Amino acid sequence: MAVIEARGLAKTYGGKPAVSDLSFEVHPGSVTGFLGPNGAGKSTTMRLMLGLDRGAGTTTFDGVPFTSLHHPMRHVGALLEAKPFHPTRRARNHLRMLAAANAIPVSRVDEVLEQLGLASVARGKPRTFSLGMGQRLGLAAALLGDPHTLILDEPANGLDPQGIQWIRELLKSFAASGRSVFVSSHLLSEMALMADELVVIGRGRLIASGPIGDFVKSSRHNSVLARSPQATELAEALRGRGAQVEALEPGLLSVTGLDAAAIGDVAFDASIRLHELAPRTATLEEAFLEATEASQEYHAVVAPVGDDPGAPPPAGAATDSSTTARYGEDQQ
Ligand SMILES: Nc1ncnc2c1ncn2[C@@H]1O[C@H](COP(=O)(O)OP(=O)(O)OP(=O)(O)O)[C@@H](O)[C@H]1O
Repeated sequence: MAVIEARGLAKTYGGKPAVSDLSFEVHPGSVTGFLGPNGAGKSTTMRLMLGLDRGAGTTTFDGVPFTSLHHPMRHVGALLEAKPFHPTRRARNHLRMLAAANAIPVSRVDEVLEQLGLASVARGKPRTFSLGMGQRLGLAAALLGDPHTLILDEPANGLDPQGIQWIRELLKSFAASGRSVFVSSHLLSEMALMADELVVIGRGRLIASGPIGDFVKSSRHNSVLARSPQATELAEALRGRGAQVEALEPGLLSVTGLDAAAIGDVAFDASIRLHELAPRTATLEEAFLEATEASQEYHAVVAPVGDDPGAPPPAGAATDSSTTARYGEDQQ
């Protein structure tokens, strides 16, 4: 049962750190989501874990580095880039070659082709494949050795909604059988549905790791809506107990820093009538945006819709008349 231990991973490109002193663990029986803004260092980390990039630090799979594993595909299945195959080698032959190199029975090739919905194009050449079909072939290769660990970089990239749902169920059942999944994705709603644990990075450094529930609970977007005909008095009493209170509309408060039970008690003690108490849990997206706010490398600047198309663009904005987003490095 593979515990992945990454210790002190680091990599610089041209003197600029891409990953810095990054350590985390991935536990069997769980899907661990790997999150970070664009350029945070997720792909670099995954390559370092598999010894595909030179850098500092170690990663072990049940105590063994990937490069020391005998027949690695039978231990760790990886999908790190879209279309990791020769464009003209037929899909089935590509998998047969990988199977032979890793002492995997050839019967497994047809099994994974079937499992990934690629049986009908087994004799097709990958250069004719769509992005999603290429991604399925990459996943077929990752699953070929029936490994106990999966490391997947954006596996849902290019998949249609059925494909995305399918991969979610696949990864959940893979983990439920006691195996380990480490998966990056920008699809936070998907991540919220499938991940048990998270590793969150920004600018190559660890921001948070642990159960997804704890990460979401730590967000300041967790709040309680309190409706009262005595909202002003209630707000004052709650502030006196250290809560942050925002008046959303007459008679309706958004409260953070106290849970619903505590708010009810404060109201009771002050003889304030309450008409409604509704806890609101932060979304993973809210918690993620909050946690990575300070470590976003690329910011999009979006001009408001309806801007005068003839007006000069704001300083630093894209000049292409059809494009309103700019990706630029900030100066932090
Ligand atoms: N081959 C390379 N040469 C130079 N710089 C690189 C190279 N690969 C990555 N980088 C830089 O390292 C940093 C981390 O990149 P990486 O691709 O690991 O981030 P990421 O989190 O996977 O991003 P994304 O979410 O956009 O895929 C970025 O600043 C990137 O520009």
